[in-house]
Amino acid sequence: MRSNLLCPQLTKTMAALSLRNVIKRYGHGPKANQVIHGVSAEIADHEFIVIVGPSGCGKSTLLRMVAGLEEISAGEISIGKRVVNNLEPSERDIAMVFQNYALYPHMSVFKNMAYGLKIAKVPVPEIKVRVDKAAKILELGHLLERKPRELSGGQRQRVAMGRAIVRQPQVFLFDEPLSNLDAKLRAQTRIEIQKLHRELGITSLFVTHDQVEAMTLAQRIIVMNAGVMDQFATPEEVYNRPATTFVASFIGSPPMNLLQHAPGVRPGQILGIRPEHLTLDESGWSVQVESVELLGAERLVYGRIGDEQIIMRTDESDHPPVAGDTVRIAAREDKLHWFDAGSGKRAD
Ligand SMILES: Nc1ncnc2c1ncn2[C@@H]1O[C@H](COP(=O)(O)OP(=O)(O)OP(=O)(O)O)[C@@H](O)[C@H]1O
Repeated sequence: MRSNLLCPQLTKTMAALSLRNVIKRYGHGPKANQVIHGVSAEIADHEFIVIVGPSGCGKSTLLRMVAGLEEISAGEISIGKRVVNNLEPSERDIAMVFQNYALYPHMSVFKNMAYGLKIAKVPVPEIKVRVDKAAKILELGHLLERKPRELSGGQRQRVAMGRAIVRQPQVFLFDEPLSNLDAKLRAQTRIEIQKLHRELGITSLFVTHDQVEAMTLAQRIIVMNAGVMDQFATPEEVYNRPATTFVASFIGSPPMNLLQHAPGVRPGQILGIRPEHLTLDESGWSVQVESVELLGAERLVYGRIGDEQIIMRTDESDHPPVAGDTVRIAAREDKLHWFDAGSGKRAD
């Protein structure tokens, strides 16, 4: 195990997290609605995992089952060596950070961070040591006497994280903790969370619908699609070798082009090409340009090949295409992705 030189008081044995064929149904009998369809994932000790997917795909449900806030309909969840299916949230040795950080308004920052420990009857001197250490890591030391209303949104979110840290959990669970912050604060807090993970190394599960958050924070990403885990891989792998057309179109902005009728694509196949892997090329496909967006150094060219839309990202600035042009576009041969049109699964 990695030792922690910075804050020995905040570390202890951490844990791997294991999901085995986890299923969730809401309701019973014929009216039951299955929303998680057998998810299995082995998460190593110290790993930072992001669960990403669109609204309603089951991200929060999965996290809440790990936390013990939702019952598991079938399958098994272990934290460390313990199967936790039937343990109460308080017995699971996890700490959760939510989107709405729900601080106690009448308590100081110190008391907010100390509250859980006080309830757990941790001795007062130890509470002080733990809170001071957490405050130091989160740069909250000078704010300990303030009330939540005297803090910025980002500072409040850091207090919420502090409250989780002082508990010294085996696993951190984050449920969209950044979604109430503005873009700049989100970026800053992302960096703080990365720093926190480097310093404490606590196994973490982080839920978001934001692919940028997923790509920048995760050591590995779980991409959820309608209750199914479509891919569990590093950010590079998810981007460079998406396992399904869903992953291909969810990760990356603008999304990967998915073509079924372009020349060279056989029935039953889907050809995937990222917009940055298309170039103007006299030997390429003929594309009618519909609109062009200038992004600064680059342009996004929106066009059509027959009835299919195609997006190209280009830094061509001498003779950039304009709406109404017909241009020829080719893809980099080594950057093609092939999918099965029936299953949507990667086929190369
Ligand atoms: N208590 C419940 N009873 C019945 N169905 C539920 C319940 N909670 C969630 N669901 C359903 O389960 C599915 C997954 O919901 P969940 O909240 O996990 O999605 P999510 O990916 O976290 O979405 P979001 O990003 O919008 O929070 C949805 O179809 C939702 O309607």
